[in-house]
Amino acid sequence: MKRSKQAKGAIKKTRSNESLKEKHPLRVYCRLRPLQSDNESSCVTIEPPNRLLLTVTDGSRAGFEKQFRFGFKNIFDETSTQEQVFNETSLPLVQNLIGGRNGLLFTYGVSNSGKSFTMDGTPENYGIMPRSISVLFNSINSRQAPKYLFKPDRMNSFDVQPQPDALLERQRELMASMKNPRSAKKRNPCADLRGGQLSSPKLEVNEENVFAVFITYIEIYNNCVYDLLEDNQAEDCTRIRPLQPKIIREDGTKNMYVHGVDEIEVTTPEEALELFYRGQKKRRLAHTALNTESSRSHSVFTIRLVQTPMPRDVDGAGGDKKSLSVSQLSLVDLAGSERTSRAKTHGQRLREAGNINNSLMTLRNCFELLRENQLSGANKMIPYRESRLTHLFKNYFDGDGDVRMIICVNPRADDCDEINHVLKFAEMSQEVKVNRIRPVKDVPCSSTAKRKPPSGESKQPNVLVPPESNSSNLNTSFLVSCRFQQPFPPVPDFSNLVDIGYIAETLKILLARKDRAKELQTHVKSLGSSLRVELESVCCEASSKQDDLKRLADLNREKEKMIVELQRKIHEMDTTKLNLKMKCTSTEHHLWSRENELADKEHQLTKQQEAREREKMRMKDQINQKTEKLAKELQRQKSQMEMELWQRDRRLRKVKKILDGGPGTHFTPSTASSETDIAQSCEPLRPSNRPLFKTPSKCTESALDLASSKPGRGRENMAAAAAVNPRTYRRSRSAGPGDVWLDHRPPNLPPDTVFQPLMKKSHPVTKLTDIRDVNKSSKYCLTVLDKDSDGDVETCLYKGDVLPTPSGGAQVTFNDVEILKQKSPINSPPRKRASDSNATPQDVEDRCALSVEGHVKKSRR
Ligand SMILES: Nc1ncnc2c1ncn2[C@@H]1O[C@H](COP(=O)(O)OP(=O)(O)OP(=O)(O)O)[C@@H](O)[C@H]1O
Repeated sequence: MKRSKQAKGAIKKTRSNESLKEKHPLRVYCRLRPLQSDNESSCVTIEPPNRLLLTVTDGSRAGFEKQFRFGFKNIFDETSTQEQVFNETSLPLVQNLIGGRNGLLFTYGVSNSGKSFTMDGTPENYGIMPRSISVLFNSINSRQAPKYLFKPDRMNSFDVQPQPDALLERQRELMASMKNPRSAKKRNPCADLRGGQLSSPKLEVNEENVFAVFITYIEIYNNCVYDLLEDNQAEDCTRIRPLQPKIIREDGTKNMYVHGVDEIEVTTPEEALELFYRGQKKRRLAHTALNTESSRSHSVFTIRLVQTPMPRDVDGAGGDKKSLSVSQLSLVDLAGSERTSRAKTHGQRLREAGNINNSLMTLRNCFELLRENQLSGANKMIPYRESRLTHLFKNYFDGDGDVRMIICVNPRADDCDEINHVLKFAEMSQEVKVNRIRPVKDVPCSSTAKRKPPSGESKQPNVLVPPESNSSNLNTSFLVSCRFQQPFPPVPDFSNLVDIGYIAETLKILLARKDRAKELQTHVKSLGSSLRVELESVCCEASSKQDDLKRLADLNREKEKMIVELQRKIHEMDTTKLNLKMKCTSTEHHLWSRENELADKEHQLTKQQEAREREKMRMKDQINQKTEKLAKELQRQKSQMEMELWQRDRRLRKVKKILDGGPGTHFTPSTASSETDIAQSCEPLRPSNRPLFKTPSKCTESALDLASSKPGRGRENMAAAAAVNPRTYRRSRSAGPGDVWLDHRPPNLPPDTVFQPLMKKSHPVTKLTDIRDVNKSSKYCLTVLDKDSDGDVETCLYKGDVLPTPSGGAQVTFNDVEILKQKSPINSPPRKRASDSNATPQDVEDRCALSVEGHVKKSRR
């Protein structure tokens, strides 16, 4: 019978080891929660057996829809019970736990999707965690080790305590509960699993082992780890101290654990649930727009199972640390991912949401990289350390234990976008293979145990320890008697009184024994005194060690304070970093919008410039056209004027001919034919580009030449030069008597020969030496003498006012011109009386035009 059991165990072990070498994909389940009201519509449909169809609408009026399909290990619809979910997802993990294998189960989803409901449930409808505890205790109930036999060594492992120490601790606990009976009564009613009538299956356990259950409960809040079971009541019991952040460490076997958390041993499921509710009170929950009790942290409830083969000796000796097997099941209720716009979070809640989303993002990144490494054989570094969540479960993802995930979905159509993200992540996670590189530590098998408890004993919870009375009632005299080597003689037959020798012999033995007893007593006494001395020295040493310990504890406390302070600073810096990131993003956004504006403006400017260029071109064209038109018009007028001039010139020649009195020459009214003839004959003489006026100096010279030319020369010469007739000399009438004049005339202008103004007070311009003379003058007169081709003399007097300038100089404003044209007596026709009957009206007009005197133009500038 025994042998067959051993064989069975061996087969089981080989099979499990074989299965451990395989790679298992991460098992992902999906659970849909019921809709909260009839007004809500669902965006998911289950396509049996295990596919989920998600319909995403884009929210626009057009109602554009997209459909996505996701496959899972199993899908629990809205009607699924907590028991169904537990049996499928977690029961195998509890079985593994009892079999000595680690397990990790976490719920993931959007806020208000039912994660906490699935993991913890309610007192009316227990979730995975209470059910796991119930099944565990139901299974190991008869195989529990006495409490305090195993003690956490605070380095993620356990020590085996000596029986007396464990007994002492039990007694202390008993005394404390007796002293304070209220604490026992203050139990949370929700923790009463039997009241909830939870029916739990009983799993197979190794009958040769004993078990102890330890609980830890932590939360990861704002990327800091807090122990929810820490006693944070101040010593005076009046106030609550804030929880201190803990650090994550690696133990001797490279397993990650939270250092310094309270690991509390529980012997009943109620105790375990009590701890859960105790921790739950400290957990950070808050009201958001999505959930009235939204988890603001990731919670990790860990059940640790310690098992060891039953000790060989009656008194419990033989329990060895090396023979311990520790397995754990971590149940993680992740905080929900949430869009802050939808959860309507601000301030502290917003910061929490940021941290939650960051840690979930790191989890996502880790899974993605793990998958990439596994698919491509790459060896990229997985950023476990970026978040406490992934850092703590690094070992699971690296292959130590079974990992399962339940995706919780609230199938509201409003959440479809976020659900899509979650489901995509879940589908991707299924491709991650949890590679069990380290074989699961074998559960110690007690095949070597010599003693098997009697069948009736299995009903008792404490199977490891014999009844305390057994050890405490050990009779020392009996022990002492065991050391007498000389046995009593066989008991004689007392009916035969002849055997007196027996009495003597017995007496002798008794005396010897008495001596021996005395001897032993002395020996014991001496041993006792030496033991006392030794004990005293040990006590001394212990007290000094205790002092050392105290000192070290103080030091440790200070260090821990420092660590806390540093963590706080890191936390602050993280927050600052986050804020800066947000600022940076908003600034970038601002910059981007400004750049866009600038580009718009530049575009507008370019357009305007182009329009202006086009307008300019159009105007240029117009100007060119007008210029051309004007030039043509000018040209036309010029030619017309030239024609008029030429005609006048021709008429003059005709007159000249008449005056010359050549034979047969007489003035006839012009006819078309005779005019043409004269025009033809005079054509070579027609002036081309002849200036109307010469510069004053030139004019003056030519006038002087004329003046100096002597009479009596040939008629031809006289006709060519202008003649000044001193008799026709006229005075200008316009020189006011009271004005001081600046007289500007050609230097060698002969006096009394030309038309000159009479200036009483004048300064000749050529003799000016002082600027004050200019400033004293009020009038200016420029005299210009000119002659034309016919020898006529034209005298122009340009008059103006002398005005002072702001810089102290003077300027002239011309306002009058007097012109005298004196016809050459040589070229002039003989004077005709008005009664001359031969004079034609045309002739009179011509003559009048040739002798003009007076104010031609009066202009003011
Ligand atoms: N399957 C379900 N059946 C009935 N009620 C459910 C179910 N799932 C969730 N609920 C209810 O929905 C509400 C919100 O659920 P829960 O608090 O578990 O969401 P959560 O995902 O944990 O949210 P958060 O991430 O914000 O903490 C609770 O009142 C819960 O009782």
